[in-house]
Amino acid sequence: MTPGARVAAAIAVLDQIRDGAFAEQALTAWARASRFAGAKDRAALRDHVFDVLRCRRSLGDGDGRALMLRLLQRDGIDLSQVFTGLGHAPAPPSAAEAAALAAPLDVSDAAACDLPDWLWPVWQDSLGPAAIKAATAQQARAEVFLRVNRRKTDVAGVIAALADDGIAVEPHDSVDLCLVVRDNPRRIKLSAAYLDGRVELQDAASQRAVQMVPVAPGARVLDYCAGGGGKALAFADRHDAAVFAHDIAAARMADLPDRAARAGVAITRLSPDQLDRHAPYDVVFCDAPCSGSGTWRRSPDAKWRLTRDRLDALHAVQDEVIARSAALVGPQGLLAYATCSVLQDENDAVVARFVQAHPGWVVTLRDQRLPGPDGDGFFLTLLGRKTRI
Ligand SMILES: C[S@@+](CC[C@H](N)C(=O)[O-])C[C@H]1O[C@@H](n2cnc3c(N)ncnc32)[C@H](O)[C@@H]1O
Repeated sequence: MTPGARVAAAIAVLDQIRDGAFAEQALTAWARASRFAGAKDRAALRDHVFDVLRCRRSLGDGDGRALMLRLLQRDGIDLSQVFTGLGHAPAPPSAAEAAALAAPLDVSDAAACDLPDWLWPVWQDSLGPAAIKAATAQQARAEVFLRVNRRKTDVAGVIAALADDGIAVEPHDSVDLCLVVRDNPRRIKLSAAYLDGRVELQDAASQRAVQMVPVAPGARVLDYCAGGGGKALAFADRHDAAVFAHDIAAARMADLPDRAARAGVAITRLSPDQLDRHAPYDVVFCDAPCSGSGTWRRSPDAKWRLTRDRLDALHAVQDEVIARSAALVGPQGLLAYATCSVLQDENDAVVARFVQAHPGWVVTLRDQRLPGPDGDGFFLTLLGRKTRI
């Protein structure tokens, strides 16, 4: 596909998203209907769509065509080379579009930070002086990070193996066994090191959070909201522990046996009715469902879909999962409450309500990371029973 044809496809997909389609679904549907497109075309389309979604408001928030015109103009691309009207390329800008592109956009703080108006005061209350920095960090693409599986390799060995597959990586500045991918991230899933479980894709903030949880040899660790099982895998790679994974939506853990086999670790999946039978656990990691507000660089669609009602509904689920997780922790055990959100309502407020309702528990550690070059936004609190301390 020509650059113009890729932009035309992005315009069509963005219009579907504007009409209510989910970004991932619209991209998948486009790929299914466009068998002529190769991997590079699909990747370029995805980049266009996600680049727009991260900055939808600050680009003027119009239809797909207006947004793509603004995006390419912002990125210094010569519009006359792309909007040619030739072949499958979009038509050249009309006089009205050219005038609109020449006029500066009048944007509020919320729009400049690419957040919905209702969220901006909530965001400021949560982040204070870091509000603008954290919001604007999410206007750019996220780095790709790998976790080195110490059961199978070491950092130097895997850097060399990845280089053989044309993938350049560097050790993360502050997270042990974490690599930052500098070149060719799309080759990772085809690389020998990934396919034989020497590395796993995982954001640096998630890796850091797992590393902050003390786990004694032989401990029993439950990943209570396991999803795909990324945290469970990280615990199992790192510790000689019995690791269990549970998720209310069991289908989300469907790939976990294959991932565990690739990593060379054992993880026991538990259905809700098996949780109590295996209790108590020495560590329960509760990676609660949340707005994902620390990860909106990777899923910018979610930023625009979040509503006040949805956020309120999440608080109720968060209250429930932290309480249920705590009930599964043994007398000397640890509860870890985590979210990939930067909003206080989903983090400190949930923990404060929990501690107030369960005065036997006390916070022993609190860590909040903001999105940036070192990783996504992430919140972690460790709690123990007062009788333990
Ligand atoms: C933030 S995601 C987990 C991400 C996962 N830990 C990872 O590292 O990839 C939250 C998960 O909580 C699950 N969940 C939602 N409500 C739950 C509940 N009441 N009990 C257990 N899991 C729940 C969701 O299905 C979702 O997979």
